[in-house]
Amino acid sequence: MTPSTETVIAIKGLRKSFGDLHVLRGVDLEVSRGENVAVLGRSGTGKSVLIKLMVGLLKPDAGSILVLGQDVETLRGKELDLFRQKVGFSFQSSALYDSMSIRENLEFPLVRNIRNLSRGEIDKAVEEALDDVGLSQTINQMPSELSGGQRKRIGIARTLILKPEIMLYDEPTAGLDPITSIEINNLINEVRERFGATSIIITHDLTCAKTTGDRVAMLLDGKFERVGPFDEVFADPDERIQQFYNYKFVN
Ligand SMILES: Nc1ncnc2c1ncn2[C@@H]1O[C@H](COP(=O)(O)OP(=O)(O)OP(=O)(O)O)[C@@H](O)[C@H]1O
Repeated sequence: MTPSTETVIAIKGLRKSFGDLHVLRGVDLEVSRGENVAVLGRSGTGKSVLIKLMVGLLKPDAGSILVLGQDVETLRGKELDLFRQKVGFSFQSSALYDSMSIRENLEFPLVRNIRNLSRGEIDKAVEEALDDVGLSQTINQMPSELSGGQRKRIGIARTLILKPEIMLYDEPTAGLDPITSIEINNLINEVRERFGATSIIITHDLTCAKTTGDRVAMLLDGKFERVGPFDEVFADPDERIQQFYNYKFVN
């Protein structure tokens, strides 16, 4: 799918500090509808802080974040709830409830966010979401019975069930073997193809960034210093970029 020219995420001059720790120091980024942008940066550079700012879990010190035309900072109550249905957040840990079956885990966001759904509608949505990630057979299992890769897929299904326009993936391949990582990367691309979703993929994994990102945005010293196609960004001789690249293959 070719991304459209409609801007669905517009971040300008975004700053966030915690005391003396200046994490984001003027972040700018525009993302088009249907585009996948992979955000790369070393540990502690502020990638998760950026996602939390985008969904209103943290407040910026300065700058603006427009998502789907809405100023995230001003959203409250019902407006914020509706906004969070349109912007799905897939956590690093998959965040499944261990005491609930896969079916119950998937029902949870539906029942919490959308009132008055019939039993039949809930069942259909759960079955569809599981089918979307190729795990229909796990419906009655418990999270502890699934592999790490399967749990990640269920985490993605649980986000997809609300049919979000924007997907935010936090380290989708963390802790997975290379083959399972490729399956998750493919799933991220399928989500875009099938639902036209716009995605931000936070990752340390260069293969993930290269496979899923139409563009990569490299967070360096609190700013997106380089944003563009993977090969262009990594062709840059800047030592900080080359160190990141080499570091990945040494380890
Ligand atoms: N609520 C908070 N209060 C104080 N400091 C925070 C808070 N949230 C994040 N930080 C600090 O901000 C910095 C950036 O954190 P963040 O979690 O965004 O890093 P990251 O780039 O996602 O790292 P990783 O790749 O390791 O997950 C860290 O030094 C962290 O300790």
